[in-house]
Amino acid sequence: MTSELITHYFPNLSEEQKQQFAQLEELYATWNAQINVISRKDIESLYLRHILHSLGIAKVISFLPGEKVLDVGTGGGFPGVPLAILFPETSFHLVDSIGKKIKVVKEVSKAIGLKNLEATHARAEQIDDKFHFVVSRAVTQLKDFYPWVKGKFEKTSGNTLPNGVLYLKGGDLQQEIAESGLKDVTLTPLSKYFAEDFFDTKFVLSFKAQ
Ligand SMILES: C[S@@+](CC[C@H](N)C(=O)[O-])C[C@H]1O[C@@H](n2cnc3c(N)ncnc32)[C@H](O)[C@@H]1O
Repeated sequence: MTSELITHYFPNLSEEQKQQFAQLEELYATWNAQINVISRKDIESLYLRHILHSLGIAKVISFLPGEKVLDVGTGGGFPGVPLAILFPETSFHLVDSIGKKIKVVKEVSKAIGLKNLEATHARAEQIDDKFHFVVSRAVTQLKDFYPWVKGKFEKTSGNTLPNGVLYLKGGDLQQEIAESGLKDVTLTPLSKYFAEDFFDTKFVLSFKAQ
């Protein structure tokens, strides 16, 4: 699977964005050989299981120029790196509690010339800044996750969606949502946007800051 998969589902990419996506294959292969940020099995399906999957969030929301987005527990840069390529006028702050993963994110970001991405080795709870949106994939249960970011939202945004969280999440979501006590959580199936039943984690879970 190549970066043409991304162009297929996002046909309006600029030449620069196409180049940036195309560069990721070699960059991740090289870095992953030194610092394991993606499982060996998954690196072969980087464009499908990591990049396209991350961009599922972009089917639910279009981030606006000037908006600030926090990616909590980004690991090797997912969903933050693909989203930063897709929305070059939006600022992305990627955090992870494991320093070597952030090193890979910084190197990949530098190599493809991303100007709108900052990566920090920290626990999400330690980040002292405000954001319009929080994104994440596969980090922890909602009831534990939301308290980390609850106090980090800007009050206003011009976006059609209210400020809040967009989380690529698997597991028993109904039970997890009930246990979290969060209100008005929307589950958007990725199969609505991507023809095949591609992913293990099949939903974007979204809710406004509360
Ligand atoms: C399963 S990995 C997912 C990585 C990435 N989001 C992805 O989908 O490929 C979970 C990541 O969350 C990070 N993490 C866990 N708790 C965290 C916290 N409180 N703050 C920042 N990162 C955290 C871990 O270090 C790990 O890299």
